[in-house]
Amino acid sequence: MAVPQERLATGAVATHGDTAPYHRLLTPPALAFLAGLHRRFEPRRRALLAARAERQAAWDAGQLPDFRADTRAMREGDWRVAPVPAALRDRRVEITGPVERKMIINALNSGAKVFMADFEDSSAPTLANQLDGQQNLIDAVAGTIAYRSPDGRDYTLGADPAVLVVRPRGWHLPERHLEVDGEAMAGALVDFGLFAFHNARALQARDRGPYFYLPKLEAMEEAALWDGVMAHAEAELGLPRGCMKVTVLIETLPAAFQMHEILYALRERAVGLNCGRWDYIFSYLKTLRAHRDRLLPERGQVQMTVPFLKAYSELLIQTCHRRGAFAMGGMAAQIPIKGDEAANAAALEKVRADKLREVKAGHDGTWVAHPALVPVAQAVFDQHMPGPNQLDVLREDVQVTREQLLAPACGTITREGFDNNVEVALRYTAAWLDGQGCVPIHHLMEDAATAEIARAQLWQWLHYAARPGERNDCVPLEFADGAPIDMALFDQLLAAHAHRLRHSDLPGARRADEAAALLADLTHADALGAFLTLPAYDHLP
Ligand SMILES: CC(=O)SCCNC(=O)CCNC(=O)[C@H](O)C(C)(C)COP(=O)(O)OP(=O)(O)OC[C@H]1O[C@@H](n2cnc3c(N)ncnc32)[C@H](O)[C@@H]1OP(=O)(O)O
Ligand SMILES: O=CC(=O)O
Ligand SMILES: [Mg+2]
Repeated sequence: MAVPQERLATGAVATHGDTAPYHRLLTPPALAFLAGLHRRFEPRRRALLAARAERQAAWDAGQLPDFRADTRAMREGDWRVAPVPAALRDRRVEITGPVERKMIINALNSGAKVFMADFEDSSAPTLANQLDGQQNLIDAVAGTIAYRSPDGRDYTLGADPAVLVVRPRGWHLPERHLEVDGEAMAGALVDFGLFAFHNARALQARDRGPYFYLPKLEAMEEAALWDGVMAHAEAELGLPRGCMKVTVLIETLPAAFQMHEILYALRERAVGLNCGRWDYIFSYLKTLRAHRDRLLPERGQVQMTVPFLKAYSELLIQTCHRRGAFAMGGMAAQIPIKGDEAANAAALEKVRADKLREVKAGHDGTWVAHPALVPVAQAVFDQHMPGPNQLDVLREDVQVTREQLLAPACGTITREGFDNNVEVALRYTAAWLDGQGCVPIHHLMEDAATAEIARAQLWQWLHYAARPGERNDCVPLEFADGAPIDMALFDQLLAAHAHRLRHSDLPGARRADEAAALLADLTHADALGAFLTLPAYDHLP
């Protein structure tokens, strides 16, 4: 029986939208738990978001990120994170994916060591997606999850499922369907809170966590906030302190300057850091948006081998291994290509090369986006990492400087690269508005992070190209044939792609015009918006 709205409102949390199907999830005790998280931690979350804006204002005024003077002792001191639990000591291949029922089962059965269930980059946070996802995970933790596809195929869990790790939303996103004292809750606290409330005890009893991936952190204080949230949750749920373990994505440029500090803030529960390369590229663009000498060339030219990305990944490995934490690699965007053997072999080869670079650099494991890529990544790690991890590879040879982390990557902008950014930004946004947080476009996985790169680059190229008299020889702001990069071209391509999408059967076709209007606003705006998903969230059901 559905819990009536009024009861929820007078109990702990007021709900909006059709929450009736979720009465087993949004029970009064679960809502009271969420309300406790909100009341205790929301003021700090807001203060930390305001601190982000202050730092960005300084960078916009000409300063550049740097290592912190006030935390030198943490960087130089001799300390290690708490021991890594047995279930996470071999993480050579981790599959990621949205919290959709069939995909959860496929991911858990994929042969990967870990499945990262994603409420974040690959999820469009509609009420239904987030709450169905929670219900699916309850069933997965119970081992009872099952699914029958429309064509009659049955899915159940196999004998040796992957270890579950859950990624809640980042600190910036609200969840307007759940309100405490008239304030929207943080998406992060809703995702974390519901999962922990319903599953933490069962997972802890099996020595399986609960385990989390933490996205988009920008400072050690944000890591400390997560530590406080988890310590509080452990106490409330009667769990041993420190049983909730976390792997932090280093996927913002500011966080790359605070890797030791972030591990230190979470040292009772941190088991590793991960190179979230796509958001990291986006964050490089956003953080340095006022610095004309640090534009980036088109997306295809910003590979992990360019100096600023190589420096960041090596610093991550060195930092982690000095502290006894895992240094996880990231996501290659290629996915299998059906019906074209040669193209498929070429895509798989790119994934293989990426994983080979990672394992040789000292990473302890990596991410794949699709079950067919598990054996590809596993073969590379099995061959080059005979033990369960390579924590003993200390990379003391690595000397990464501030300049290396900030070094611009030179290259070009081609018409194809510009057009691809317009197409990807539009098609992804439209799919997201239609409830799909991850889609294949031209045989690449596109999610919130990759789409952010596309739309941030468009803004940067167009706004800088419009300023006459300023040059950037590292990334020339014109096409190779000398044709201009300008808003007229952007508007024309956006209209053409919206027209094509509207008349297709591709994901998001029916939201093409809304997505185009949103992108036009973001791209014409005087300032580069912090997140595409913030204005887009107002359009979600
Ligand atoms: C930047 C970052 O944050 S990266 C992390 C976030 N991104 C992700 O996690 C990407 C996850 N990947 C995906 O969502 C999908 O692979 C896509 C959208 C890229 C492609 O999906 P599709 O076009 O459906 O792939 P495809 O048709 O080849 O799928 C074949 C089968 O594999 C399954 N599958 C594909 N990807 C996954 C996955 N990541 N996890 C579990 N199952 C998967 C499909 O459900 C399908 O199952 P079925 O045969 O039982 O019907
Ligand atoms: O979350 C991962 C990323 O690359 O972004
Ligand atoms: Mg990311």
